[in-house]
Amino acid sequence: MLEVNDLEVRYGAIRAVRGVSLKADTGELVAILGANGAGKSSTLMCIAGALKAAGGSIRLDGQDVTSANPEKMVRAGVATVPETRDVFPDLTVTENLTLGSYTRRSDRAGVTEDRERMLALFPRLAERAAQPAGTLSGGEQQMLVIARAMMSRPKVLLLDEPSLGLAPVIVDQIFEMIRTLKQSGLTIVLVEQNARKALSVADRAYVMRLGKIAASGTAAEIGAATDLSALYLGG
Ligand SMILES: Nc1ncnc2c1ncn2[C@@H]1O[C@H](COP(=O)(O)OP(=O)(O)OP(=O)(O)O)[C@@H](O)[C@H]1O
Repeated sequence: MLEVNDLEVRYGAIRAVRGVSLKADTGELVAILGANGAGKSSTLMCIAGALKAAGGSIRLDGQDVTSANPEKMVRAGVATVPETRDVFPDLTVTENLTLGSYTRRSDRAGVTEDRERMLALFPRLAERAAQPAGTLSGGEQQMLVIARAMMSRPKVLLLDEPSLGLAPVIVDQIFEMIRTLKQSGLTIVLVEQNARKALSVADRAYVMRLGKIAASGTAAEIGAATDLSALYLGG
């Protein structure tokens, strides 16, 4: 479904991503793990079309999408949840969800149906449907941005650090949500510093270090072979 080959991302002279290759098959949940500054977000944002690749290629369903902009990527079926977790604070939960479907303006019935499906799937959001999104808790806002990304009917969902800054019990709820979405056959690429949590839902994982893939394997292999605490410390 998604194939990244020899990807390079640069910020001026800084080579943040150095020849990264990875793939995600249909319905797979692939985690990208690594310490602060390893290049995880840069890799993800480049796949999303928000950063220009300085080299390498990105293919979606066999099509080359290396130089596609973010809107084209959404239309091609790739939805992204950046770590900034931005909701439209003055708009309600329902209105925020509707805005996630901007690429499907002519499909009003489909949009309503999907919105209802998201609210049915995630009751916590349904209970707050008429509430301004700015008044939701951090965890609820994270749920909302993930549900909003689903409103474009993606084939691939890119998630950047969904657990960031959330209490452990809330992180559990977010991962439960990710598990639910995976069950629908969605392909997911999950960037996480919380390696243990990510490996609990992932099929496969890549470990990044200094802009490169340092290890890859099934979630079980990576969990067994990697010193997960070192990932947090920059090892
Ligand atoms: N806008 C930018 N300008 C210059 N350098 C940047 C920029 N964004 C990231 N970098 C650098 O690129 C490298 C990779 O950063 P990136 O954010 O991709 O890592 P990360 O693994 O996602 O880390 P984190 O978990 O802290 O987000 C780091 O050295 C970082 O300082």
